[in-house]
Amino acid sequence: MAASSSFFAAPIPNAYHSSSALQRPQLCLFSKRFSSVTISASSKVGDEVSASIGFLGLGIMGTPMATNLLKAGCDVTVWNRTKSKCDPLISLGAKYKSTPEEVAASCDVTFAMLADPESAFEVAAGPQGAAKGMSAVKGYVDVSTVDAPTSKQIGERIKETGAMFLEAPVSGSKKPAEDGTLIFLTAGDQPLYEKVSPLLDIMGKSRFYLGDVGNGAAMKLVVNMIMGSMMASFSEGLLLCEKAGLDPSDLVKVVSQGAISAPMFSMKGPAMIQSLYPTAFPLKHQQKDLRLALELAESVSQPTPIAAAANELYKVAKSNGLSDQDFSAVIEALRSKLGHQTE
Ligand SMILES: NC(=O)C1=CN([C@@H]2O[C@H](COP(=O)(O)OP(=O)(O)OC[C@H]3O[C@@H](n4cnc5c(N)ncnc54)[C@H](OP(=O)(O)O)[C@@H]3O)[C@@H](O)[C@H]2O)C=CC1
Ligand SMILES: O=CC(=O)O
Repeated sequence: MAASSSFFAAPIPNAYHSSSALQRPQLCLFSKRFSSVTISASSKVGDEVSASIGFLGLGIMGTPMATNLLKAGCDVTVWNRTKSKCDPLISLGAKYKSTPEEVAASCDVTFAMLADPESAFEVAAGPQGAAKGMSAVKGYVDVSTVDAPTSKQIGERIKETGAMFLEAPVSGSKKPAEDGTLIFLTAGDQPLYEKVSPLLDIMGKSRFYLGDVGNGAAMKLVVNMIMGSMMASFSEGLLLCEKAGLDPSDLVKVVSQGAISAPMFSMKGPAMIQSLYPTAFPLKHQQKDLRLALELAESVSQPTPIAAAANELYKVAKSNGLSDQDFSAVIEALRSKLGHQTE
């Protein structure tokens, strides 16, 4: 890899890094001639990185993340199972390869943003998976939301090739992905974390380094377990308002003023009242995250009755055809008779 050795050697000063507006990473130079980018990041001002970047998985999240890398001038090669989703990126200057293996073989660092543990493993370690194209001095960064055991398996397959591995699931939805304000929850090879930090800073506003592989995955599941329960509780509140003769719009305003305010309630509440669920975070993924969080809780004997109840609601919503709607559509599981059904 054409990265300077100092890029791998620097210690991590803090587990948490936040990019303020003044500190946002800036692309200083893009040289097509040398097929490289020079990136100056907040934490490593002046460092130069030359890297070709692979991006596997161009769904709701992968597309804007890869787009931001391209717009910052990075040399990006893309792959997606459904090839047509690569076209907008190709029109912005991305290269295309027809398998994850070929992407990994042609890039220094490859990011993957896949739907679930099964697809993340398949793309990383399947017959034409990225591991087949990896070798020493390359890196693989899995930003999908998966469980810790799957992440460890992916990490093992990648590291068998001599390459480095970082798990880096993100908190933040479609809009933060578009705005480059995601929160990265990383764990794994520290030198790779250092290497890709300027790239994470293009796609996100903050990053945490949490140690061994599995810790980032677990932290992401805890966060999304809380989020799923919050949305289910908020849904109950909106419907209780309606039944009690109160205006649910007033609830959204009241909640926004106090200690339980959350951007999610203000952003999604008005649409939920109109039964509109434009998809930012698909409901099927929220249910997947609750299921995986419950497995995590089980593995450490931690009771999570609120999350277990919320999970049942998301399952009802899924079985009623709402998988691809936004996760706020879970409110539909509480309307009328739906709440009494199970999968
Ligand atoms: N949306 C959100 O707000 C957030 C999502 N996440 C997490 O990020 C990940 C991606 O989410 P998102 O972009 O919303 O999901 P999407 O459903 O929009 O995209 C999923 C991606 O995975 C690919 N994929 C699915 N199954 C397979 C398979 N068997 N083999 C190869 N590729 C496959 C899809 O390819 P194809 O196009 O061919 O279907 C697509 O590229 C998930 O783990 C999710 O939990 C994390 C934070 C926020
Ligand atoms: O995983 C979803 C998110 O909004 O974060």
